Amino acid sequence: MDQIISPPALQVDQLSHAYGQVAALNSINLTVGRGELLTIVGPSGSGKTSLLRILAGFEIPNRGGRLRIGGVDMLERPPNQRPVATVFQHYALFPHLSVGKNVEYGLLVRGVAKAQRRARAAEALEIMRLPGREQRRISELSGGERQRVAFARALVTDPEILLLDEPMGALDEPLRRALEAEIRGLQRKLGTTVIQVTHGREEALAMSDRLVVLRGGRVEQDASPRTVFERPVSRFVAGFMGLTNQLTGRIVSGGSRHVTIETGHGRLDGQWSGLSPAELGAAAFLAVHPEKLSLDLDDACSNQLQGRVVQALYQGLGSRVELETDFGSFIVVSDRIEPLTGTVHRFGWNAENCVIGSLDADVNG
Ligand SMILES: Nc1ncnc2c1ncn2[C@@H]1O[C@H](COP(=O)(O)OP(=O)(O)OP(=O)(O)O)[C@@H](O)[C@H]1O
Repeated sequence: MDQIISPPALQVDQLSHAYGQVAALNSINLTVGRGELLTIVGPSGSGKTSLLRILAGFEIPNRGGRLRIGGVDMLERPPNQRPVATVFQHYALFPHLSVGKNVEYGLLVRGVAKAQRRARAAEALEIMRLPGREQRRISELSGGERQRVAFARALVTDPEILLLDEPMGALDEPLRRALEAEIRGLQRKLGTTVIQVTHGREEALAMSDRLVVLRGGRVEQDASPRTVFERPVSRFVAGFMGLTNQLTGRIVSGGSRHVTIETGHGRLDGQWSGLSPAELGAAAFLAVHPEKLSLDLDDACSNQLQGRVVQALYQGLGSRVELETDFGSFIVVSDRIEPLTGTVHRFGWNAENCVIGSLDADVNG
């Protein structure tokens, strides 16, 4: 018997969009498997919201491209005829309607009969742990409860893809954490495909099956959270993932894992992040996270630099120390007592804790 292969939840091909002269998306290619949780990250203006709005049908791409959900072309369809539901940061609930009416809304516009609307809304509220709240006014709910209503309203239409636009952005930290874990659990249980936009790096790393890093309307990296964090394709992605201490050099000992660069102020080692082996003589960047640096440490660190303290700030669990070096400014997060401004210190890190990548990969830069 022939094997039937079902199409992916989402296929985006060569999608481009501009607002007047401003190019927002540039030839985006993206495939999302069924049941996957994909997170789109990128700096402000990189095109995250535009992409989400195009998927939902609120924006029509005007520079070409193709968009299929479950193998079906979607670009001709208005938002309410697409099998997607969106949860926004600011809930987008109707304040004058009751909780029940808000949740039923997506079914109402799809022409579902009243009795069925009621039953499905009750079920969705149950899933979101708000049972029996149908008669409450939106104004009588807390922020966290409002966001649960927004999720219930999205889930009630049984969407093939749930689009989340910074859905936790307006909630405080503990509530956000709790709701994130709950949404992740729910997504796994229901098998819903989720595409979310977030500014929270930790949230993106913890929640996602895959990360897409956008830069200037292009996909800069599309990989698992671990790969994006540990093997960023470019200096930009490394910086975006928090590996903000960076310097450049030339590869003097190559390979596919352990690499050494010559910096002009000595040699430094790291883990190669490129897909193809490092080439001798090629220009490369080295990037390391502030948490991976140690101040005034033993000689065990394979990479060591010296710097003068510019600023040291107490941060509770440790201090954030800025040092001026031959390579520019470095930030060290240290659990030691803050050093005095102007004093000179050695600091270091192990090769396993830093990445070295090709400068040629800075394609969009
Ligand atoms: N309605 C609009 N009219 C004109 N330009 C727009 C409009 N919406 C977005 N843009 C521009 O398109 C580009 C992409 O914007 P978009 O909102 O998609 O980015 P984003 O990554 O979601 O940013 P943020 O993180 O700040 O929300 C930016 O240059 C932005 O200024």
